[in-house]
Amino acid sequence: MTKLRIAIQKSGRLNEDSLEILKNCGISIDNGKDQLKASSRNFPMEVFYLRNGDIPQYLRDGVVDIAIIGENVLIEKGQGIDITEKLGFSKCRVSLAVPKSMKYTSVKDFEGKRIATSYPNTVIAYLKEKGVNADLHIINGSVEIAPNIGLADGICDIVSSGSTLFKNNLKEVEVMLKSEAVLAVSQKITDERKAILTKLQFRIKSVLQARQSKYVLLNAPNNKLDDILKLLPGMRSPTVLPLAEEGWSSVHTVINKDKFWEVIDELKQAGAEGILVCPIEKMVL
Ligand SMILES: Nc1ncnc2c1ncn2[C@@H]1O[C@H](COP(=O)(O)OP(=O)(O)OP(=O)(O)O)[C@@H](O)[C@H]1O
Ligand SMILES: O=P(O)(O)OC[C@H]1O[C@H](OP(=O)(O)OP(=O)(O)O)[C@H](O)[C@@H]1O
Ligand SMILES: [Mg+2]
Repeated sequence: MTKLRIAIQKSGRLNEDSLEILKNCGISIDNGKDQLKASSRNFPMEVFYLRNGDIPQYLRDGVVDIAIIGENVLIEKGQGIDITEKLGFSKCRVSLAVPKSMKYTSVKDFEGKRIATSYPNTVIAYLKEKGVNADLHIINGSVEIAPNIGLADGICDIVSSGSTLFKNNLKEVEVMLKSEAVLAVSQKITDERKAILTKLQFRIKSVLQARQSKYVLLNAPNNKLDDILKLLPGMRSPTVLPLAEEGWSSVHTVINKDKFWEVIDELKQAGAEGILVCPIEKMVL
């Protein structure tokens, strides 16, 4: 039987969320500890556990068909690999940073300076576009320490909360790109495997939509229904059902999880009571 071959990070920041999204898609993986390859019991899929940094090469070679990987890694070394879906987790940026004490005015301040980084191609492309020449010092980890030990004048690395920069007395001065986990596809994927990928994409979309949304139920006095309904954008339109108590209705709708907090006070003021907010498992539009 033909199987779709997916690469996910063996261990690290993407591993857990990658397995979780497959699980939410209803894909069960027989996962022995320390296995480098596993199969799904209920979906035509084989999972390869690989280093994040090695995945672009595997995709290019067509050794795997798809992968869950940080967009930043694809930008660094993923030429000729397509992105089909942004997955909404592992959000970060790739930035240039300098010691807090340095007076910084523009990217031109990097002219002739030494920059430590694990993302040389990204830095070179960015500085070239800005017409700046700098020396790169390529290291694989603990990049933020480089200026403190005299190895570099500045760095380029991943920033999320900014606490690693803060702890190392650095300040972020240029955001070069924003990244999140994505579903990447090899250009060598066969039509047969593409058909399996289409099924997976459908499931992933349903899971991501559901993660963005909440199911809201509330009670409303009938004479306030119009005002309350105006506050609620539904998938099509809210469902309104009569309550056992005369003069009251139950309103059901789906709402963006972030929008909900914006309207909750207005809903209460408009007369809504007994508001329930429930997670949605899958959402097919
Ligand atoms: N602090 C962070 N916050 C959010 N996302 C991050 C953060 N650090 C890294 N990421 C994202 O997670 C991905 C994996 O990071 P991680 O540090 O686990 O792996 P790695 O050491 O770069 O790769 P490898 O698997 O090759 O060892 C990064 O490529 C990036 O997209
Ligand atoms: O802005 P922050 O929230 O502090 O996150 C940024 C840090 O996170 C990543 O390192 P990670 O913890 O993955 O360690 P690693 O260098 O061993 O990969 C990245 O390389 C930064 O050092
Ligand atoms: Mg890391």
